[in-house]
Amino acid sequence: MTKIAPSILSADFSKLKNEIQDVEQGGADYIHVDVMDGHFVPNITIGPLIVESIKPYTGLPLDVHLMIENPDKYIPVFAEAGASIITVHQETCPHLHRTIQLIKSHDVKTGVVINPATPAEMIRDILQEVDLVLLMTVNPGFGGQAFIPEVLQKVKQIAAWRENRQLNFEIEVDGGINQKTAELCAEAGADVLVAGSAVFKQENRRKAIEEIACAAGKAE
Ligand SMILES: O=C(CO)[C@@H](O)[C@H](O)COP(=O)(O)O
Repeated sequence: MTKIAPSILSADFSKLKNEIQDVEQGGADYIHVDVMDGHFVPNITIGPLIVESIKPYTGLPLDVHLMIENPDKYIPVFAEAGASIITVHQETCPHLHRTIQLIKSHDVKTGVVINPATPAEMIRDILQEVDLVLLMTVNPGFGGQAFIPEVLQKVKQIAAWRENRQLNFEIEVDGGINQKTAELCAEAGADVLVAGSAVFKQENRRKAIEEIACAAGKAE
């Protein structure tokens, strides 16, 4: 069953607690938290204080995506704040293996992510160490962008490596996910779909989540 991870970047921040509880009751599997620093990506968003303040109000795993330079410096505070999964960009980690070990040392699940233009080969040799591989289907920085279909080939490639090497990380995709692209991603091998606008910009979040999950289910 494909999991749905609503991205709170598209939520109404003036009532974030209610927004999170709404998607939890609507059937979400993870709460996706986009952390941006204004350097690695051209936007500034959420810090550990927000993670800490939402943690008591949801039973769902907090899936924290660090779009920041020098992630090693901030992994301990995000772990302490309540992150369940911490995902770092290969592009920001010159010593990726060491960074993944740092996340593990905080008893948090580990994720690695690549941008649309980064080849899958860049993370091939770290796959045995991670719980989640995130493939960006837009250039990170903003919600509401158009899906980049060329990434589907990478989803297939990573899924094939996972099968050949008998690994069991989850494959997550993020950016421009809607009913149409959800089906394509699930077909290619994605297990977790991050959706911002397609969930939070809809009045009925349960219906939005069900429709995306149902579209993905057609491919299963
Ligand atoms: O990380 C990001 C953007 O950098 C995403 O998580 C977006 O928040 C997804 O938004 P939609 O494309 O689904 O509106």
